[in-house]
Amino acid sequence: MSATETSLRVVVRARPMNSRETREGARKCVEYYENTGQIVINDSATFAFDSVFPDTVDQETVYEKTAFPLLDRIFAGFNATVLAYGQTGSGKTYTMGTEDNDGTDEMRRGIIPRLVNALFQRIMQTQVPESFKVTVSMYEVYGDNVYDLLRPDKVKLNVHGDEKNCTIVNLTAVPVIDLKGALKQLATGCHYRTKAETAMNAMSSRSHAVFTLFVEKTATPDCDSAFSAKLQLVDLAGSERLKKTEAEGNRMKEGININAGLLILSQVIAALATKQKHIPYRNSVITRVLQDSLGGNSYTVFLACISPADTNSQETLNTLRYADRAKQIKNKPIVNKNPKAEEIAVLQAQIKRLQKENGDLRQGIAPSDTKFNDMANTAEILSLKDEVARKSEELRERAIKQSECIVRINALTQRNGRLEADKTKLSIMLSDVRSAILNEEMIEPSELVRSIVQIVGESDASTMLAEEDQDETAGAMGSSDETMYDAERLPELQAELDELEKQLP
Ligand SMILES: Nc1ncnc2c1ncn2[C@@H]1O[C@H](COP(=O)(O)OP(=O)(O)OP(=O)(O)O)[C@@H](O)[C@H]1O
Repeated sequence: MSATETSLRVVVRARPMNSRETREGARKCVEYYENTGQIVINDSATFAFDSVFPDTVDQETVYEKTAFPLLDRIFAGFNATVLAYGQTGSGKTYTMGTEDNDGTDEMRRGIIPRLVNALFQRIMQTQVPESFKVTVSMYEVYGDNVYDLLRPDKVKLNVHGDEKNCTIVNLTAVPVIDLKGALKQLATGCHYRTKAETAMNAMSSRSHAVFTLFVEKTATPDCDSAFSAKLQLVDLAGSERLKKTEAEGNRMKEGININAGLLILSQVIAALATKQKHIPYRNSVITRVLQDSLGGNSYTVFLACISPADTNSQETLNTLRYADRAKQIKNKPIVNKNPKAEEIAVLQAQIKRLQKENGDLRQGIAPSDTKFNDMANTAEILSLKDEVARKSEELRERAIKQSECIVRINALTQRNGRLEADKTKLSIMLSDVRSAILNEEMIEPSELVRSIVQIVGESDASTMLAEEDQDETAGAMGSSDETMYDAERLPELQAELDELEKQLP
């Protein structure tokens, strides 16, 4: 299935000044222009984002303008991610809702509980809520390791994968049926997440935490097709200046590790933004697990959290630069479903069920399915069989057309190669003739014309052969730009030949 490129949505949220900043006599150094999404720092640097949220904006507004629109994507079968980035103490955990709370404090409620609530409400509004299955998982990346946060022993997990895919092996996935169940798992994960007090934040997250909801929808005969979608909610550890956090010992080691992971993340963002061939995802675990969300198959919102205080202006400027680069990243989300296979599976299931009912009827057994009375068994089975056969035939024909196209593309590629070789030969000959004329050397015209005619003759022959190939597959492809290109080459070669003849003495 082809995918359309889409840019990351980038939003910036400022938290209010905290008591430390007020105590230090800090002043606000950021101005916001909500209508245009612009933000000015230190009266000098201006940035523009999809949205900016000044320190007065509440949790609900931030949720509605950032995460809520992703729900439609999820229900259309796409993957989605919200990724919170920012300096330590800038409000990532608060905004994401990756906190140890039961979600009852309405004002403080962050993105995760609000989004999970809306997800289950939406499921309940569908025709067949039972056709949805939701599972959650939560892990942290601490140092360069991944730990399962839904297990009390916080087991260390292996990450497998290549350039394209990344899987966390044996990650706990808990089925949940409502908001309460999901929040219970979130609370467990938050409880086991590594946190510690630093001079910058009394409850600083020392790891990157990823809360994931897997939504699976199975097809039912009476409603639309199946899909699966993954919703990743990422609360990164904060970048920090070790001097400011006054970190020592373990805290200092953690800080160094956090900064190292975030540095590689910035390199990945820079490489994606400048469309480099090699993206250094594999250089750290956090970039490996986020591969899908950055430059991959996901609708992603990059949420940059900042402090408004001038005492943190350098960190804020860095965050805004980071976010500005993230705007250049393009993802290619694709729907995680195969509608044709899905339809065939549904029809086959119906045939099986109807065949069984038919067999039961012949033996005088009443069918247990209450839908029985609505169905004209035999006729329906036959029409369903026809439908399956028709769809299989359609798929087979498409496969044949595809292979015909491949054959023709190969033929055209070969032919273009031959024409290029002819062109090179004629150019060499032309330059030989030019230098002969310049050097006033004798040229045997008949010899020269013979060589040229030979080249053009070979070209004609190979063109005819290639055209025979083309005729065989023309029905499958119709005309194409390559065909036009090839057809125009012969007159061009003829013109080169005429030109050569004119230059002869
Ligand atoms: N928008 C806000 N309104 C009110 N309080 C906020 C806001 N944002 C953050 N806070 C408060 O600021 C403090 C630091 O926030 P938080 O823990 O979310 O920062 P963080 O970026 O996750 O930090 P770290 O990277 O160190 O984990 C918390 O006490 C939090 O309640």
